[in-house]
Amino acid sequence: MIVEVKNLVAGYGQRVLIRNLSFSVPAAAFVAIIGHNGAGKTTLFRAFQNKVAYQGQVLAKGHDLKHFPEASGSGLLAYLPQKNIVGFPIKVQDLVVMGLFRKKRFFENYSAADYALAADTLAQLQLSHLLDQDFTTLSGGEQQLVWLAQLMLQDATTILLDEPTQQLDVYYKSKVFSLLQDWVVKNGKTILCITHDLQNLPPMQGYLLNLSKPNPILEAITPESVQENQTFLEAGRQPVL
Ligand SMILES: Nc1ncnc2c1ncn2[C@@H]1O[C@H](COP(=O)(O)OP(=O)(O)OP(=O)(O)O)[C@@H](O)[C@H]1O
Repeated sequence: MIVEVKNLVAGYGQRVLIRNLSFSVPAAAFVAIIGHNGAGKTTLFRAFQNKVAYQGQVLAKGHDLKHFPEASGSGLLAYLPQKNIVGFPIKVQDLVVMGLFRKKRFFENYSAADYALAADTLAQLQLSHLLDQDFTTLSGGEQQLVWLAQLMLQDATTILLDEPTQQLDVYYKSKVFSLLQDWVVKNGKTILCITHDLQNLPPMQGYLLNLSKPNPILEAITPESVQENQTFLEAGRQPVL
């Protein structure tokens, strides 16, 4: 199993957001995590990273993540948060090349070959013109794409993306989704992707998990299942307890 969530119960204080969630992803796959604002999508990712107290088990390739602090350093798990702020000037290529941190010893410099790899990744996202630019001067959407490039270089087995297309224009939204599909099919990655962009899901192969449903399960992505979930979400949300 690449990912297994068993009887997960998580929340904050008295407020339970995830009630007895179980699902498993047996082979490399794309999984869209959907649901209303506040449904617990990011909380699910926090459980993967041991950043929220929970009951049950979260496993990646058989490792119980509660007892595997090196999940990120070992390349098992990579995470792209919704907001990632950089408070100092840094060139885009210098930020992207840091995705190779696992392959470096402490204080080891990045080589010309590392920078070539970073440039190649940026080219795949049609961002070569930003290589030398100061990251902090980029637009929100450009910054989001640069983080994605860095994440591609991390080369982890399972990748958690929290709304990676939130600030992107319509062209880049569909480009990024098709890139994610490529990561799964060509590179064997498993991608859990929180998204509100349901309109981009029908061409995807994979699953969706709607955390607003009373008993969320993995549903195969088809035009019909996306439509059914869209209608479900449009019908309203449960009152917050
Ligand atoms: N540290 C915390 N302490 C208390 N409540 C929290 C904490 N973090 C999040 N919450 C609450 O838990 C609920 C779920 O948050 P979460 O971020 O998981 O939602 P989400 O499904 O990712 O929502 P969105 O689509 O808006 O990003 C929210 O109502 C939020 O206010």
